[in-house]
Amino acid sequence: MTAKISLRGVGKQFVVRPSRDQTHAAVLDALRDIDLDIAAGELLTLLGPSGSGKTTLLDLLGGLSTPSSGQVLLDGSPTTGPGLDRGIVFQQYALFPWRTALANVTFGLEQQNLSRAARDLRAREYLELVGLAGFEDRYPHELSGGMKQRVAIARSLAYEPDVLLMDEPFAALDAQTREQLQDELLRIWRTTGATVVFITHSIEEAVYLGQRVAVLTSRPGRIKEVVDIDLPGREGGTDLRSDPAFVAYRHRLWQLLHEEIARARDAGHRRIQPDGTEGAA
Ligand SMILES: Nc1ncnc2c1ncn2[C@@H]1O[C@H](COP(=O)(O)OP(=O)(O)OP(=O)(O)O)[C@@H](O)[C@H]1O
Repeated sequence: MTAKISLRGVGKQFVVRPSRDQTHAAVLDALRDIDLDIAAGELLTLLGPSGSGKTTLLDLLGGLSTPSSGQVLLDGSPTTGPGLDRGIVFQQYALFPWRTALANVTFGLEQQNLSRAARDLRAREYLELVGLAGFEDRYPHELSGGMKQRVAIARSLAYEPDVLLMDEPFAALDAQTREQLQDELLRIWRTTGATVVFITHSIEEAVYLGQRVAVLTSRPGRIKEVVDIDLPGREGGTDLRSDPAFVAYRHRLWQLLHEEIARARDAGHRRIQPDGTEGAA
């Protein structure tokens, strides 16, 4: 496997401000010993309980923060910060309200050495790819939530990144729009050949989209298991979610996730001490 992204023993700690009854700042272990290879052109979904470090991991991949230990490698080289080779799509659309859909998409291209006409052409292409041809001149307030998220995806795709990092991009959408955008994402992924890392809270979404699903443990997040998803009927427009194989994967992931949720609940009586250790409350 050619690894596009490799995580080698990655850990991330945060210094947390002391609360009123504490005298020293505490250290919070968000991620610990993460080893994971993501192949070029793979679509990997990342599932984990709340607070397990999914966003922290995506920030590391995006170069928005640096690991406290270990290394994040992109094409074999350590990442040194954000780059146009990685596009990020967040849950909230993060569009500029004063710019049209087209101008939101061209924004990312303005640092590139492209003429205005070439930028507009590229932006139109990607708006069409996400199904928004004809909406170029609309402002964000004139678009539905699903359409805004499509613009955000088009903006990330427009500078043709090798890697697309998506942090619960469909979580705020209604169920129907969400399913539609899942299919659109699969189509775009096949068209562009990008490597996609997709965070979700939804087991169903993780199975539907992922070629593999990486499950994180509760905090500190580690890789609990990586499940290969082999669903032959994916391309066929069938009701894949009712397929027995799909249901079996969903159940397996439900078990893995619920073990972790129970573990976090059982540890709920513990708290972080000022020296960073965990002890009884
Ligand atoms: N900048 C920060 N400073 C201090 N603690 C942080 C910071 N960012 C994240 N954390 C803590 O790190 C842990 C992991 O957070 P993160 O947001 O990555 O989890 P998550 O799995 O994405 O959660 P959710 O599913 O709820 O979005 C949490 O306990 C969080 O409070």
